[in-house]
Amino acid sequence: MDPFGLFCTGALLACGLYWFVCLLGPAEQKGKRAVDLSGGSISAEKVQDNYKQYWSFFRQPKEIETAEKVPDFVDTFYNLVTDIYEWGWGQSFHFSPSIRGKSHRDATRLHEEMAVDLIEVKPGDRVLDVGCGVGGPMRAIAAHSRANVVGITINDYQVNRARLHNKKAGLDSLCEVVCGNFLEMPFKDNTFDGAYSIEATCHAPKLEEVYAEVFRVMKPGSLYVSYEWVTTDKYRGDNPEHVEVIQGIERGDALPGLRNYKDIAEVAKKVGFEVVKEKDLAKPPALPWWTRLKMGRIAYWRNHILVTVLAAIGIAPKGTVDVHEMLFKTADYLTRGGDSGIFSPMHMILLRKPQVPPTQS
Ligand SMILES: C=C(CC[C@@H](C)[C@H]1CC[C@H]2C3=CC[C@H]4[C@H](C)[C@@H](O)CC[C@]4(C)[C@H]3CC[C@]12C)C(C)C
Ligand SMILES: C[S@@+](CC[C@H](N)C(=O)[O-])C[C@H]1O[C@@H](n2cnc3c(N)ncnc32)[C@H](O)[C@@H]1O
Repeated sequence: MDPFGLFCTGALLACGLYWFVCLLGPAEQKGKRAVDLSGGSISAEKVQDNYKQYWSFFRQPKEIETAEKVPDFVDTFYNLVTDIYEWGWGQSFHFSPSIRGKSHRDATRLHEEMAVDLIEVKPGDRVLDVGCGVGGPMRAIAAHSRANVVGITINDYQVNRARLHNKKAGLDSLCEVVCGNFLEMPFKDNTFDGAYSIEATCHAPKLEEVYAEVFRVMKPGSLYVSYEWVTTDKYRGDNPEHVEVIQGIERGDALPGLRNYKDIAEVAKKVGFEVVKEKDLAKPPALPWWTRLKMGRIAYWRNHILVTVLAAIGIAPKGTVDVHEMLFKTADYLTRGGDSGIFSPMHMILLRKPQVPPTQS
């Protein structure tokens, strides 16, 4: 080949590589790039060991039953997955029903705005985001309602990401992020004008513990809405395929055990809430929430090649390939859960803390 041909081929290959590694794939315009994937607060050389540690929890179900260990295990999980989530999904770590003619981004935002509309907060009110991730919902909700949102997450890497995003979005005066356990929140009693949780309380080993904490910090008369991960009325515990799908979802999403939809209102009433409304937002006429997962399959393969190459040349931590593979499999279990209708990630419950506490009998 003559020197000019060689130069052109080389330039083309370099551009192709740059496009594949740096530009391809980010879910949001200013999202994570593949070359920035890390193990959150875990140092690169410890990612693989932490992944093995995470996985070994599921080989010892008794460990999962030890409720005190769950927040640490969830924290490890989010160190491992946060960058991959941001890179491949965006800043909102949840699902939403598809909406004809709207992008995933718009459908996600509308699902978040619905939460804050349900709790009827006013501009300037103080609202709690229980399990806030990197703050995608928090920013949409603050911008929509002009309320002050305080988010809490167990994972300090997410706290830093969320604060960075809040600043970039110019919403840091409305959004505050705290690192802490939602089972023992560092907030005073009766101080929030409303609260919401989006696909987060499923990580609590006992739902009553997190609901009781939310109840404690809310002002009397205020509202709390939660989008819960549940098994539906179609789930049969004696059907091996159902059990396989639900266990697959639990393992790939750091869940100490999925609850049935019937248990949610019972627990809420037990801690003192009044149930205002309850509805599975995944049920028709809503369009499937899992089509986005299905549509992404080709991109997951491309991502897998990319992660494998980046780990092999030492840019991404070694364990990233295992974590990515786990998510790949999880996407399939979630899709099967959606297709069969045995699982919903958006069982909505709207609760009120009574003005007068119920009398003890
Ligand atoms: C509420 C929770 C998280 C829900 C979702 C945000 C995530 C559940 C499964 C995740 C993903 C699966 C496949 C990944 C893919 C292989 C990769 O290439 C790009 C990222 C994924 C699409 C990733 C993105 C986030 C999820 C959809 C739980 C934890 C309670
Ligand atoms: C699936 S993410 C959802 C995040 C956010 N609600 C969103 O939709 O983008 C679940 C969140 O719950 C948080 N979480 C789980 N267990 C927690 C605990 N015990 N205390 C505080 N946060 C917790 C995780 O750190 C994570 O931020």
